[in-house]
Amino acid sequence: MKIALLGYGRMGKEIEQIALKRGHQIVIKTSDQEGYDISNADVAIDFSVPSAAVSNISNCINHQVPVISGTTGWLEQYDQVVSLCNQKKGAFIYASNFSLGVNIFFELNKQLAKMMNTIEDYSLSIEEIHHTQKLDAPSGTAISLAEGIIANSAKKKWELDASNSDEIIPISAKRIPEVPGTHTICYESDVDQIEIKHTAHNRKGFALGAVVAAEWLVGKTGVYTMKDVLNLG
Ligand SMILES: NC(=O)C1=CN([C@@H]2O[C@H](COP(=O)(O)OP(=O)(O)OC[C@H]3O[C@@H](n4cnc5c(N)ncnc54)[C@H](OP(=O)(O)O)[C@@H]3O)[C@@H](O)[C@H]2O)C=CC1
Ligand SMILES: O=C(O)C1=N[C@H](C(=O)O)C[C@H](O)C1
Repeated sequence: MKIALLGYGRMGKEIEQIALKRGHQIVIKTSDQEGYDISNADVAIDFSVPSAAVSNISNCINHQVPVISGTTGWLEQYDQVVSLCNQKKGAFIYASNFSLGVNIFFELNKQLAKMMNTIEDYSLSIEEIHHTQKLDAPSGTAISLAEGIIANSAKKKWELDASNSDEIIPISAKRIPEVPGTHTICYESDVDQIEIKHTAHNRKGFALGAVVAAEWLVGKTGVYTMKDVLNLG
């Protein structure tokens, strides 16, 4: 496949290595919106910055190029992108986290939320830790985890640095040099603690997931998620 990398930072470079190993060609690598013709690509992979994601994705959809986006921090415009994709009969996948491990963790989190829903003794919190260059907080993955709990419990919303309440899931975001991404869900009672945690050791899992998603999306139309790609039921 001829791949366009929209965003050639930490993730763009990691994706390039994996894509080349899997026999793909990188035809565009860009860190701005100027001077490239997206129609030269079979598929585009956007790992850029929150302020550029919507314009990068829309450009691909408008040129009938299937597009994968892993950029976080722009989701208030997700519905707008989905409408454009449906209107243009394009192909699009967004995932806050492309790694297989985190996508399994998402499902585990939903199951645990269902089990804990009727039990009143525990207070719930989410913690995410990332490197100090990260632009957005909380992480997209932490938001997906909170949404998974909201869909399966009486919780109504998440809030950064909130105190615990019946309706609110507090998320804390820590920034520590070099941490690729650690997410913890914690249910705490007076007598014990139940914790599930995913720790990324490096960025290879995110990058492999994005390339696998790109391979999967080519030839399809519609809006999909990693659950579709990984067939997680
Ligand atoms: N979904 C997932 O699995 C994962 C998602 N992410 C997310 O991916 C995004 C990128 O992460 P990361 O690679 O670490 O960040 P980096 O800052 O290393 O890379 C971002 C790149 O985007 C470039 N850029 C800026 N504006 C544009 C534009 N208009 N078009 C194309 N590229 C542009 C930047 O260029 P310059 O430096 O010149 O400004 C930079 O090279 C973040 O939102 C992060 O949260 C990260 C890991 C996994
Ligand atoms: O910025 C990062 O690095 C990461 N961002 C994603 C997020 O916001 O969840 C995924 C991963 O945790 C790394």
